[in-house]
Parts: sequence; structure tokens; C-alpha cells
Amino acid sequence: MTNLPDPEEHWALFLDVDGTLIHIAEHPDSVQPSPRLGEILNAAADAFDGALALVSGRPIAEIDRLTERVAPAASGLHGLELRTPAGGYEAPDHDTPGMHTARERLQALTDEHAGLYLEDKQATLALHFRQADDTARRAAEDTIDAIKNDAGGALSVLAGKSVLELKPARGNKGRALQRLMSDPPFAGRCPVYVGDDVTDEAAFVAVNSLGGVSIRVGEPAVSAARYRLNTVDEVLAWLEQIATTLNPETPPT
Ligand SMILES: O=P(O)(O)OC[C@H]1O[C@H](O[C@H]2O[C@H](CO)[C@@H](O)[C@H](O)[C@H]2O)[C@H](O)[C@@H](O)[C@@H]1O
Repeated sequence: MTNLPDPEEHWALFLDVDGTLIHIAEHPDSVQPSPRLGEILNAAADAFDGALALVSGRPIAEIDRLTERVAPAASGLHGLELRTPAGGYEAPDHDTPGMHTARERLQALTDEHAGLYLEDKQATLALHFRQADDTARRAAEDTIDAIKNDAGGALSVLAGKSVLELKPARGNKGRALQRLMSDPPFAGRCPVYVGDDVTDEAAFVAVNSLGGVSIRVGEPAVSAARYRLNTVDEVLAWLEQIATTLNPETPPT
């Protein structure tokens, strides 16, 4: 574990999901969260008076399924979908120009190349190539580029871990974090963001601009994050450790 700052009671935790709280798997549907994940997140939320939000490229329904719905606050679809701790809900736009045609073109591409998988999240489309050969991967890159160009600025592309994701151009994880930071129990706290991926960089920048703590998970990488944890297991151990430090009555998990 690298030298992280000591936890402070006035922190607010923002946690990415895949690659941060849950190990990366071969397929989006085959991830296996730690059986202790819910317990660990509950203890961390208690330590910061409920100021804990989950922030993911997955839809909020999927975040809830994978985490036993521990977090009242969540942002899904790379910042396009938001649930506030008070129960407010901001839905993503399902009718972005170019998305319908994109879906048809990407479906045709996955029919053609066995190793490609299209994860249709309605408001965004994730084209996975973890199991694809070089030919399929190049076809994926070319097709995504062409779709983006044809959409004339309405769509943007996020290049995640073995995935290219088409999304409406507006909205990102950084904006979702700033939005959540404006309401209780987050307002007035110091934001701490933990993420593992290029798709988390906007949140690292937002946290840094608010004087917070940005932590990237994984191998050293060019990143706006100022601290690093090596693995998902280190993240879970660190969360347990800060919960126990701030709340010594927390029973060991
Ligand atoms: O923002 P995150 O919570 O990090 O989510 C990012 C994407 O995660 C998922 O894809 C990634 O994880 C899969 C399971 O480990 C892996 O098979 C895939 O290669 C990764 O890209 C998820 O399927 C996407 O919807 C998220 O956007």
C-alpha cells in the first residue's frame, strides 16, 4: 500500500466499482464481488456519517445488485445517471441522436466477430473486446470511430479496460461528484475518490480542484490521481482500516 493520508472524519468517499471494489473478470456478467463487500462498505459509510457514494460506468441498478444496495447515493453510466441520498433520481437521456444507428451498427459488428460483446445499457453502449482477436479489435476501433464522427459531436467515446464505450457527449463522473458534493451529507466535506481507470480521470480532476484526495488503483499510470493503491484487495483492506480507525467500535469484518 502506498503512503496515503491519514483518514479524517470530514472525508466523503466516492468509490468506483469495477477494478476498484470488484476484481476485473473476463465478462461483465461473471464478476464475483467479495462476500464481505456489503459489510465493508457499510462500515465505511458509518465512519463518514453516510457520506459514501458509488460511481460507475454500470447503471445504478447493476451497482445496487453487485453491492447489496448499500449506498443511498450513486451515479451510474459514467455520470449520466444520479441518485441522491435524499432519494432524488436523475435519469439518463435514452434518445441521444445517433445512438439508435450506433446500436444497429455495433450489433452487426458483434454478429460478425465472435470475440466481441455489446453491453447495451440503453443510454450508453459498451463494446467489449477482452475476448477478441486483433482483427476484431481493429474492426471495433474503426467502427466506433466512424460512429462517433457520423454523430457530429453528439456522442463521445470512453476507452476503458478492453472496452470502448459510446455515450452522450455531456456528463462524466467528475460532474456527478460535484453534483453530489452540493448536498448533505457530502456538502462541506473533503472528497476522496478511488478509481482504477481512464474513465475515472474526470473525477480525479474534480476532486483535486476541490482540495480532496485522488487515488488510482493498479499499476503506475499517467493520471491526475495523487495517490495509488495496487489492487482491489488493497482497496478493501484500506476501507476496513479507515473504518476501524475512525470508528473503533466497528466489529472486525
Ligand atoms: O466505472 P466502473 O465501475 O469501473 O465500470 C467500468 C465498466 O466496467 C465493466 O467493464 C469492465 O469490467 C468487466 C468485468 O470485470 C470486464 O470484463 C471489462 O473488460 C471491463 O471493461 C462494465 O461491464 C462496464 O459497463 C463499465 O462501464
